[in-house]
Amino acid sequence: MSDIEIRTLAESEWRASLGLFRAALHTLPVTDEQWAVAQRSYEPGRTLGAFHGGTLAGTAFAWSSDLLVPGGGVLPMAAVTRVAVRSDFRRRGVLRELMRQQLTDIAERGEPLAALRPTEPVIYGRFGYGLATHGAKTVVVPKDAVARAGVPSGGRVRLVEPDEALAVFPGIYERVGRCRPGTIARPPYWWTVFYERAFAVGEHIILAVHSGPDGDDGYLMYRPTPGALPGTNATLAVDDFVAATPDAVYGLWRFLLGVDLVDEVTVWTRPTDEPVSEMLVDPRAITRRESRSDLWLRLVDVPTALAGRTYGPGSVVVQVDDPLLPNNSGRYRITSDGVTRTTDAPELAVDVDVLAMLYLGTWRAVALAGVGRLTELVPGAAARADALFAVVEPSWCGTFF
Ligand SMILES: CC(=O)SCCNC(=O)CCNC(=O)[C@H](O)C(C)(C)COP(=O)(O)OP(=O)(O)OC[C@H]1O[C@@H](n2cnc3c(N)ncnc32)[C@H](O)[C@@H]1OP(=O)(O)O
Repeated sequence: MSDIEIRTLAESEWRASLGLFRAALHTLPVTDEQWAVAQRSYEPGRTLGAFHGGTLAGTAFAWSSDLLVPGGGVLPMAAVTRVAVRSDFRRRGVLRELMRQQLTDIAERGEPLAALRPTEPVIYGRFGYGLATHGAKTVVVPKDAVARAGVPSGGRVRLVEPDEALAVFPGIYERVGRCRPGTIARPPYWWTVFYERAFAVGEHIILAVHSGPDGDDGYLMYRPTPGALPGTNATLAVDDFVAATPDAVYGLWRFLLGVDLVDEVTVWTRPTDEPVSEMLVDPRAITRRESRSDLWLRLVDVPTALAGRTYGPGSVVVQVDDPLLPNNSGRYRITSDGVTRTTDAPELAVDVDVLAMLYLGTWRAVALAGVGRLTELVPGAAARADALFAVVEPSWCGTFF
């Protein structure tokens, strides 16, 4: 669509942008009372609007965040969200123009990475995003969940009120939440959306803090099914589960499974390698399902992103193709000592979205070659790439946005 103008929205236009996004999700506009809180969730200068003849046809937003990468480095990252196009302007290229402008803006800000969580995974690969972490949705039936001897009993768990949660949760997240590659910074705007907003509209939320020998070291935020009794799908839905040590993790699991009058505990995401079924005498009390909507990553500045993480042993020359940001296209020699651009013959050819899938060690190049997602130009090159990109613990994000 050539007659589309993309520009950064002024503060006075943010509410219209949120209205458009909410309408796209089949939700009513915010009330004045809701807007009083929601407007504090907007980082200035980061909301784009797409206009057609003066009408706001689409919008896209981002927060400034960062990503913990393998080796312990932290790289600036744009957390992209609130992307929507009005129903009467769809499939005319409005999203394409918004994505193009947003990626340009992110590159100009010097953020080497962007990430999002898609409503529909089919959309964002064409813009260079690839599924870079897995999370496991975990469902437990408490009445069948008897803990094995030897599982840590944890420290003390106390219920807290919203004010205390807002005071202590961000600090706990900073101390223990960045426990593995794939975890991201939660800017103050994030806390406004996911906590303050929910408190302001009176959502039924329970908040609990775990304390160990060194003080507060984990917390939960969950929603019980209002008024439900056992046998009527009484669920505790856990939206935020932050803890790192086995004592805190299993102390909080034990707490959740000990709440009375509950049929099911669902935790929307936990690391895929958490041996939670081994916590129980009967592992069938637990079901887990991997999500396709976990963190989708975009390497906006490929050389900086590749240089930002560490690598295992070996060497491989990778040809990267990035039609949207062509400066990224080219050959990179990746070794245990670092990454350099090269003119050497390529051994592996990948599109930039597939590079994002490899970046945090979540996918194996050998397996992706098997389904045609990348091309092995020299036999054995995919296995060498796997040795380089391998991580100790599976990467995991744990933050919804
Ligand atoms: C990060 C987040 O915020 S996730 C939230 C995303 N927002 C939503 O899901 C809200 C509801 N949906 C929408 O608002 C719109 O349909 C959007 C934003 C998903 C797409 O906007 P559009 O302007 O219609 O997309 P646009 O016309 O630019 O399409 C670009 C390409 O994506 C494809 N595409 C867009 N949406 C979809 C879809 N839902 N399913 C499959 N393909 C899609 C188009 O076919 C097109 O393909 P092409 O590259 O082959 O030409």
